[in-house]
Amino acid sequence: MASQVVREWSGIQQFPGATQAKLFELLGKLKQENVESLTILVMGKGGVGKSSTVNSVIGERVVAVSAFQSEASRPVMISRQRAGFTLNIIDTPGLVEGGYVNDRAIDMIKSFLLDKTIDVLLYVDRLDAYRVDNLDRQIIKAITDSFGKAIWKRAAVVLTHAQLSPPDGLSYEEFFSKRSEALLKVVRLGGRIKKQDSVAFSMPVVLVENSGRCNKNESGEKILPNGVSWIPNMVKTIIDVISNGSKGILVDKKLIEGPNPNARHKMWIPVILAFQYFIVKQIRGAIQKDIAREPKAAWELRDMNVSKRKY
Ligand SMILES: Nc1nc2c(ncn2[C@@H]2O[C@H](COP(=O)(O)OP(=O)(O)OP(=O)(O)O)[C@@H](O)[C@H]2O)c(=O)[nH]1
Repeated sequence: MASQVVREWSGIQQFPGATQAKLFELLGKLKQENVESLTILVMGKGGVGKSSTVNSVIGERVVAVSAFQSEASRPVMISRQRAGFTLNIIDTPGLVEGGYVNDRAIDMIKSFLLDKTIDVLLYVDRLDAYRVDNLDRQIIKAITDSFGKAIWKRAAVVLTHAQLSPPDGLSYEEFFSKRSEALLKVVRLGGRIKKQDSVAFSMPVVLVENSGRCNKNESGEKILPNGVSWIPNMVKTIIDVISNGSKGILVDKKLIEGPNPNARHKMWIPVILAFQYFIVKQIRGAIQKDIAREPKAAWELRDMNVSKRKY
């Protein structure tokens, strides 16, 4: 395959100086750890702000954003290079169609990812949604079935539309924490992650505001209602995820074609059969020995003699 020329990450220059400085510091940290590239997979339902988030982070309008769920969208990878570091972000089509998980979209994403390693999954949803339901769980399950449970160790939840006023009686932090808890619970259930396995609890949740009306601080940085400059904060979170000791997910043919849950324990079948055969043989032998050793009753000996005489 011809190697693709990766464009310079020039969008970084349109960020205010303070944001640029933080981003360069983070890129420097990656360089120190010998991380030369990162591949980030962005997934979620349609219209939640996946493409907008990709554009915000790259600092350019690299993917189309639509107020309506875009039907024709395909997975697309945007690659940018800066100071010897390559950032790959993969935007994907929405995972829901007609109220169900869109299996076609999942298959398309899986084939697109063949032979790539996912360093981080950003699971995107909106902060200003008020409930989670079974469909959310089904989406998480579909992602888990496709890429394995381990993907959640390499994941962060991204909540867009973060510039909101919470409903009466709730502070911003309370609202954020309720929404995050609800989503993390769904990830735990859909991802079949045990409660004692702290992965889902330690999975970071980051806030994003893609709107042009996002508030700014005195340095011109886009900030959240809690004053946090969200772009460097999100990049920092991504770096924390890759530094958590887990491995990136290599999407190879085996991962794409399986896993077949029915085949999961198939390798044990010959062992179990051999064990059963051995045990049955042992029991049968023991019974026969027992019968042979047992003293015969007088009538049995008489019958045996009778039958011997007959032949
Ligand atoms: N206010 C606000 N609007 C946003 C935010 N993120 C996205 N939007 C708007 O939400 C709509 C959908 O955004 P997209 O980025 O296209 O969403 P998507 O998840 O990529 O959608 P699909 O391509 O259909 O899967 C657009 O009108 C965006 O302008 C945000 O953080 N705040």
